[in-house]
Amino acid sequence: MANKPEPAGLSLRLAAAQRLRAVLGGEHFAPLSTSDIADGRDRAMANRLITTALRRHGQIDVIIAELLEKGLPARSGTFEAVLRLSLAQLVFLPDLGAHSALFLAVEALKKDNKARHLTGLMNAVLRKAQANSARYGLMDERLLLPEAVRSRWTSAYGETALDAFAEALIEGAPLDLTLRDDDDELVEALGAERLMADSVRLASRDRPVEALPGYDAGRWWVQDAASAIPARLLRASPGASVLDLCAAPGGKTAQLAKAGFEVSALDSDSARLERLSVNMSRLGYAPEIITADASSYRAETPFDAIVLDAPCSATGTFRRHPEILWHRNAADIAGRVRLQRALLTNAFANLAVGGSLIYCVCSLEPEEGEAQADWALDALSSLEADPIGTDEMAVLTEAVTDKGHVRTHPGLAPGGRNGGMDGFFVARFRRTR
Ligand SMILES: C[S@@+](CC[C@H](N)C(=O)[O-])C[C@H]1O[C@@H](n2cnc3c(N)ncnc32)[C@H](O)[C@@H]1O
Repeated sequence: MANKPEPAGLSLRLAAAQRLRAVLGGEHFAPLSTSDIADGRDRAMANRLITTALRRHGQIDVIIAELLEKGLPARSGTFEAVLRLSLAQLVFLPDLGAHSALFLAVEALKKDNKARHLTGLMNAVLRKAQANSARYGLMDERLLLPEAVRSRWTSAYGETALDAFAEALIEGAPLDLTLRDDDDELVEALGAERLMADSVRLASRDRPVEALPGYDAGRWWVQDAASAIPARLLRASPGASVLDLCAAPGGKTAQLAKAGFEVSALDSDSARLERLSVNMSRLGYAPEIITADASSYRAETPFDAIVLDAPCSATGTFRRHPEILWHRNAADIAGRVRLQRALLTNAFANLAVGGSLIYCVCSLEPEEGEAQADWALDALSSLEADPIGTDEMAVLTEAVTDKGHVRTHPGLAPGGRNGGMDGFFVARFRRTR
């Protein structure tokens, strides 16, 4: 007997459920790629379902608690992931229609030995959700951020900024590029708008990054507008030796090479350095590449300047990685703070007297940013602050703090453009002796 054909849309839903399940289990979210789902429309649909489920995670938690009084069934395979995707569709993506959410959820469970016995429960729960979807759709946006994050960030940024953060979470991040070639024709061909310096923004795109004009010729690289700020603030003259610490995959390395410095890019992760190397070849830059631990590495000759883009909680990237909001806890942040201090201390040992050092993190946690800059000035006697002036941040003067640091967050509009930017902290120091 011939096999029954698979229902349309099932395979993309299964792929989405597997990816969401991995993220719920603690993995970092990466969108499904062409190797996961070849068809562009299917892939876009699957990624839309996953990102909506992740962005609306806090609201979906509340819906699940209401629908499943006894909680989620234990050891139930893909049940939770399929349920979250279906709720994301029913409540938050009404344009996709309700029928496929219910039908494909049940079909997806039938494919899973561990969840097959739960098709009746899934059907009943989703029918109840459908009946209440209008009410669920109006759910309080404050639920979008976990309570612990909300209280940490309210004291740091205030209620109004937090409303903008919630909006940014729902909107997601536009694609920002840094231009190798500053060329109006290229900007037009990309359908981009200029943000600040050599950063441009694509509000939308209809193809993968690799298929955009100028990719193969290495005329630009992907880099959030906030992430492009720190390297520009380094004080060094063309030809200076610059050590890029924690460099992979190389966004800042490329900027430093473009600025005409003699760049050494150091990272402890050889697989990530491999990516850096591929990226640099595409762009036509040839930095020295060093595989080493930045907390103990000692150069033979000190560098004229250093950029330290320290590993951090990465909470500033929540528009692209909403799961970070739910994964990071106070212990993770404390661990990062200790590592950042070790990296900062060792960075100064590799810096020439009079040299400039940029410390930056893609974190919204003051402990990893503002407090680390204060700590460095207290603990490291050979350095002094080198405050960043508002004149150096032409179209984003509001990001310069009273102490002369730069603090960006998703509520800021670079160059007056919509779409926000990553949360970044930048401090500049000088070695005095
Ligand atoms: C925020 S990412 C760097 C992004 C990069 N600077 C860019 O602009 O593309 C942090 C990097 O720190 C590296 N890292 C973490 N711990 C390290 C250590 N002890 N020594 C050197 N690199 C480290 C990670 O491998 C990761 O590539």
